[in-house]
Amino acid sequence: MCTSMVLTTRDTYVGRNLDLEDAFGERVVITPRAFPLAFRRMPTLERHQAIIGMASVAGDYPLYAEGVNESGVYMAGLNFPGNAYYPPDRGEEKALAPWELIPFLLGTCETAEAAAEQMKRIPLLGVPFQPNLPLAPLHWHIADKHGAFVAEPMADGIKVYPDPVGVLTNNPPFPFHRTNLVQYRGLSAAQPDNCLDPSLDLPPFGQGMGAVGLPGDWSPASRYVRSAFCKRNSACDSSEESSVSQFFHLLDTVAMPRGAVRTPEGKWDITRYSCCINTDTGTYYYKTYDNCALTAVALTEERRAGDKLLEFPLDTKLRITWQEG
Ligand SMILES: C[C@H](CCC(=O)NCCS(=O)(=O)O)[C@H]1CC[C@H]2[C@@H]3[C@H](O)C[C@@H]4C[C@H](O)CC[C@]4(C)[C@H]3C[C@H](O)[C@]12C
Repeated sequence: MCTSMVLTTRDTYVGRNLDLEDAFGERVVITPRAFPLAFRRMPTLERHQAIIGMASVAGDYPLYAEGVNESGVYMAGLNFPGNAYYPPDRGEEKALAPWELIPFLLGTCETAEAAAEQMKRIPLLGVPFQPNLPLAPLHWHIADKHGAFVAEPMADGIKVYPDPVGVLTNNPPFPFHRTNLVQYRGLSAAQPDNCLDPSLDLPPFGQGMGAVGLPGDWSPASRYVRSAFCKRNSACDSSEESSVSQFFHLLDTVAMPRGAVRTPEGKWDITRYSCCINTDTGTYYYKTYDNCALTAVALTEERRAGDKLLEFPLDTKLRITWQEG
């Protein structure tokens, strides 16, 4: 399971938790402007916007889990098993395989709205990258500083929804999560009034009682509500440090510690990495399950301008700073 989020302070920050039982070869990958991006049914993009994100690289191709482009457009794939539907190859002239969406849309779109429009127009192509890399059942979070969208490839067509909450998790389809929020409309960061029986003396016995009933488990529906609540009530300074720190705190509220979520195969779902990307600068901050210190990769002009993929293996070693007196 995964959780994706958008937060605007002075700049706009986007990112996600990637929760999975096994690694998928993930590393930070920059696709520079002049790296030729080839597609099965679309012309090769010889030049395009540079992209930074987390990807595995197969056959010199960036298979992104999420990324941001130079215009500050973000796109993340999140698991959508049992609902994601990719039509078989019907010989369309123009189509995009699911693993081509992030490179193509981030390579070409200057706004999230434009990317969402393209999602509606370009048919999907249910063809795997390689026979040994089966198609991942996904839905997508698309965002920039102006707004967010959710795109869900369903059996009866691709659905694109505006996302005023700025949060996405996994199943069920997006309309469920919006309706489900209604059940939590009474929750508040402030202390609750005694609506039960004002004639009874029921003083709060601690802080945080306005959110009693906020679901604490790791199911997608509960993570959705919890991250929506924490994001809505988020308070931090507008500085880069305060915003980035706050973004990771928000992701931490829905992160999976090893042992809490066991898959049917008897493996542990854990938050392998959490990331936060400043859409204005393209700086990619991340932490991993074992290294909770932040590591950052800058999208410098020199890195944008190249023609070869740049790979940054994850720094997974925790270094503890020992204080001397
Ligand atoms: C597993 C990731 C989604 C996170 C998530 O929701 N996990 C839930 C796991 S579980 O249901 O709870 O078991 C997804 C997001 C993007 C996916 C990757 C991207 O789509 C890019 C390629 C696509 C290839 O078809 C498969 C490998 C892959 C590299 C994908 C591996 C994996 O499916 C990723 C990393």
